[in-house]
Amino acid sequence: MPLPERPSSSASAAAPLVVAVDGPSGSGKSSVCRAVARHLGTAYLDTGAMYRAATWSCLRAGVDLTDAAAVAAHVRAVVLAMGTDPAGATTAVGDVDVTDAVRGAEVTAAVSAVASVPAVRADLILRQRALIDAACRTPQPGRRAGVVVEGRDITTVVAPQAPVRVLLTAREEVRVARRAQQDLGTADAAAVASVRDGVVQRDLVDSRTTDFLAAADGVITVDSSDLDFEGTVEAVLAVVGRATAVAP
Ligand SMILES: Nc1ncnc2c1ncn2[C@@H]1O[C@H](COP(=O)(O)OP(=O)(O)O)[C@@H](O)[C@H]1O
Ligand SMILES: Nc1ccn([C@H]2C[C@H](O)[C@@H](COP(=O)(O)OP(=O)(O)O)O2)c(=O)n1
Repeated sequence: MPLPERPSSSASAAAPLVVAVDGPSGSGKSSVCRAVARHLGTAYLDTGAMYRAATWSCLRAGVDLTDAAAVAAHVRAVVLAMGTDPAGATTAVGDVDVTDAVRGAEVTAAVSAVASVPAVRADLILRQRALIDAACRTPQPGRRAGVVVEGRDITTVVAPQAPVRVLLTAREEVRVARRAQQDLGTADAAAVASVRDGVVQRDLVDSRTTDFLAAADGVITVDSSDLDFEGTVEAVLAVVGRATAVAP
């Protein structure tokens, strides 16, 4: 069933809405959160793209990724611009559009090292909070105040006070098959084998930095393993609806 866009005429009247979503690789965070934001009429923020952009910049500058101080100093000076329109979210480093480049294999292989540097996290978390604040205070024309923001530590660290907090998850074999289909256009055995490490190993490494495998207190788990894409969007919207329902 196609999900309607939220009418923009009532957009400005609504209170700011922050929907925080965490989850492992391939659980559907980016695609589902984009659709949820479109439906709600809010902005959309992909915090993983921020870590990826920081990594892209380190790689381009030849920064030694094993030198945490050098990585943190480089990232501190990176000018990041996040476009938060869910219909076409963009990422720029300075005046270079890196929206597509940050999805490449080189960045994917290196991003966990950059994201594990505490000073990098402190820096990007401040920027993420500022972007969330801006989406709540000064929404784009026709948009509802608020944001659907996704990553690994949004429900626990970046926006633990968000009125809606979701852990989006799915069984490992389902997530690996989705990534194979997305990256290689097929989820046959060879494709699944070739992407498995990129999903499972990265989650293992990332889970030493952030806790996105279990729902923190008050965080609602949505397991998308046996749901199709639209069913998952509806399940997240149902959580939003319950969390924001006005008591009679
Ligand atoms: N519930 C679902 N059912 C089927 N495919 C899905 C579902 N959720 C997401 N996908 C697809 O799986 C792939 C990975 O989703 P993505 O949003 O990139 O995940 P994440 O951001 O968590 O890594 C995408 O191609 C997406 O369209
Ligand atoms: N809030 C966040 C978001 C992402 N990260 C890290 C962990 C991930 O390996 C990278 C890239 O995140 P991204 O959400 O783009 O990863 P996917 O490939 O979509 O699973 O950034 C993080 O440490 N904290």
